[in-house]
This record gives sequence, structure tokens and C-alpha cells, in this order.
Amino acid sequence: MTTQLSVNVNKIAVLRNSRGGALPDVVAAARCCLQAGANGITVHPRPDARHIRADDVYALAPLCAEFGVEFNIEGNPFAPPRSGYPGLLALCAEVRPAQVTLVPDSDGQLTSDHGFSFESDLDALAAHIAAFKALGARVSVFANVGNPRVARAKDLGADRIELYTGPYAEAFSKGGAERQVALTAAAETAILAQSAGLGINAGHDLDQANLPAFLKSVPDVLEVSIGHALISEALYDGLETTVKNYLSAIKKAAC
Ligand SMILES: CC(=O)[C@@H](O)[C@H](O)COP(=O)(O)O
Ligand SMILES: NCC(=O)COP(=O)(O)O
Repeated sequence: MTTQLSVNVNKIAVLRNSRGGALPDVVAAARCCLQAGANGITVHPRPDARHIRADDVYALAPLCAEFGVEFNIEGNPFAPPRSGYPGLLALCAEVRPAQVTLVPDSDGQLTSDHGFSFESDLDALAAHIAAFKALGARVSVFANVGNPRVARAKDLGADRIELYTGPYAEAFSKGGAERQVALTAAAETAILAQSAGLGINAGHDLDQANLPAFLKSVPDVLEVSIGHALISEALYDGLETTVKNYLSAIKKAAC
């Protein structure tokens, strides 16, 4: 089993939207990543359209089909439609992505900073999961490392959880004992979820420095979705080189 790399292209859209035009082109950037060997594309179309918009979703779906790779769409299933945002379910009904990753984000957040607690709104979450599965999508649910209730995601109908790796990335940067504690916690949460029959994805603030240690410590990570660091690093090294660097890091970690 090789961990799949799904490149999140949110940040291409941030740069594009900053001038209100069409450059940089999100589809062209995604094509470059796929030509370099990326295993999939991830987007997080937020209701406030701060970066990826509905038209980007509609444009990226055929590209992923052309390359025969997975399209992963992230979002909050509880976020209602609004002008310019048809809602996560409507977007997914239109493009039928391979995977939907449910994330409990709100507009007020700078970025994703927590997973589902699996303590409340369980019936509602289960209904949302069922709706996305009815579209033929695999459903992954964003979850915090250290949450003892992650196995409930399976009871709710989810196929995978995505470990929120933001705290790990912060601990990694501090090194020493904090790094090892974070790695151990991630591995324990993954094993807890896997014992319930859930697959493991991971994402947020992963980069070329912290990814190898994570993959060596956490067993059987099926997919990492990486955006901010990868796109940032590509500003220096180019998308093709950067994607290949991540693929090489994943391959080395498996040895
Ligand atoms: C769920 C997660 O951690 C990321 O996939 C998220 O897409 C980051 O969102 P921004 O790119 O808007 O920071
Ligand atoms: N699910 C994580 C993701 O898609 C990208 O997160 P980041 O690498 O932009 O922090």
C-alpha cells in the first residue's frame, strides 16, 4: 500500500482571486501536478468563496477524469447554500467526486483548525454521510488526533477519517519530546480508527520536512492531502519538481 498524494489547489485560487482575473489558472496548475505524478486533486470550496469556487469544482472534475485520478472535495455538510455557493451536497451531486471529506469549518475560521467531536449532532452527521454515499462517494470525516471517539465515525457510515495534522506539524517544528508525543498520539488514534474498520487519511500543514516522520510512525496512511506548503514550496522550485519531491518523500518513508 502506497500512501496517495492528493494536491490541494486552494492556494492557487487565493492568488488568482487576489487580482480578480483568471491567472494563475487552477486547472492548468492541477494538470501540472497530475502530469508530475500526483495521485489526486483536493479542493475545499468554502461558502465565502475565499478561494476555490463552484466553477473551479466543475472545471477540475473532468481533468481528474481525464487523468483517471481521484477528486476529493472537502466541506462542511452543515453549511447552507448561499449566493455563489450551491452547498457541498449540490456540488458533489453535480461532479460525483471519488471522495468527500467532511470538515466542521465555519466562515470565521482562517483555516481548518479542528475535526468533528463525534459527541453531538450524530444523527444529523450520519444523515449527511448517507447522502454523500448515495452519490457514490467515499466519505472521510475530519477528526482530531487524540479523540477517543473516532471509531464512532464508522457507526455513522464513514469509510475513513482524515487525521487533522495541524497540531502534529506544530509539535514537529518544536522537535524533541513534543514531536515524539505527537507522533505517538497520531499512531494511537489511527490504530483506534483502523480497529473499527476505518481507513486513514491525513492532512493540514504537512510539508516535506514533517511528512516522512509522520508516515513512518502512523501505520497505513491511505492518502495525504497537501496544499499550503506544497504550493508555497512550488513558488521556489516549481510545481513539477515539488510534487515529485513529495512523491519521493512518500516512497522513501515506505522503505
Ligand atoms: C481540511 C484542511 O485542513 C484543509 O484541507 C483545508 O482545505 C485548508 O483550507 P484553506 O486552504 O482554506 O486553509
Ligand atoms: N485536508 C488537508 C488539505 O487538503 C490541505 O491542507 P494544507 O496542506 O493546505 O494545510
